[in-house]
Amino acid sequence: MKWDSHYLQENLGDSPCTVYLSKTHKFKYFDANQTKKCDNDFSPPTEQIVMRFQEFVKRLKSWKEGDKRLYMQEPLNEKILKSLQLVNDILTFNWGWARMQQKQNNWGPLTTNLLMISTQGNVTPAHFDNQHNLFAQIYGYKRFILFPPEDYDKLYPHPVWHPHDRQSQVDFDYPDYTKFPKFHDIKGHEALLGPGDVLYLPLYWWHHVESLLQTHFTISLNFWYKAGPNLCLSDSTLYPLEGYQKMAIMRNVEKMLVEALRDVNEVGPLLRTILEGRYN
Ligand SMILES: O=C(O)CCC(=O)C(=O)O
Ligand SMILES: [Fe+2]
Repeated sequence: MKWDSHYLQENLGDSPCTVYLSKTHKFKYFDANQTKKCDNDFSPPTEQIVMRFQEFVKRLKSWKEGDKRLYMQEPLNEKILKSLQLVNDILTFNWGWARMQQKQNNWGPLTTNLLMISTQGNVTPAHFDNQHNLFAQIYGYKRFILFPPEDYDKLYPHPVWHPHDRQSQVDFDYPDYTKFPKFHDIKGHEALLGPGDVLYLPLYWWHHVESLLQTHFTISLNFWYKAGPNLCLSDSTLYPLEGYQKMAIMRNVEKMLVEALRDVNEVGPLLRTILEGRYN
């Protein structure tokens, strides 16, 4: 809880960190490696820059409404951790508790983490991740709206080959109900996180996240764990399958078609041929 901006500035100092800039309050994630598949049809919604941490904190402190919004997102690993003090802090985390959760709930190994520092009012639009997440709030407040994997059809994710893979196509501020009629039926779970709170976000659970306005900026740190063995179907799999398992199947079918057809424009027509007059 002592990780305020001053303490982090002292301890992360001149380490380089990744900062996203946005002209709107939305920071919709995209995979830069996937943009070529879109026939130049894709314009990145945010700009990614690298700056020294102390430079970022300076910009954060002088940020005001109307400026480009800032969102620093950088894994805390040996590349950026040069201060013994921060390493010691990390060693004092309640790893025993985290390991117990990992074991009891059959998660795979801890893969990475992300330190997030966001100007107030920033929004990470609805998406899901491929890993389990222990999300710790350190400073300021965040509002999560959560939806289970079963709401896949109501949230209309972009195709798997798209730079916005795993993100909902629905703009929560101005939903297009003609294109996305099932969004009418959606109901989320709300979670308000303050300093000291940890939220468990199961893999494939949808989340929309807002940094609230109580503080000028917010600080969070998450921990991602790989899926456990129950994501693979085996002799011991229990039926009927659960929502997240069906989601994995759908994603794999889609990925296989993209790979086999080598043309993303052929995926839709082929799926329609399988379906129309046969399964619908
Ligand atoms: O806090 C945010 O803005 C996004 C967090 C998120 O999507 C995650 O931890 O998976
Ligand atoms: Fe996420």
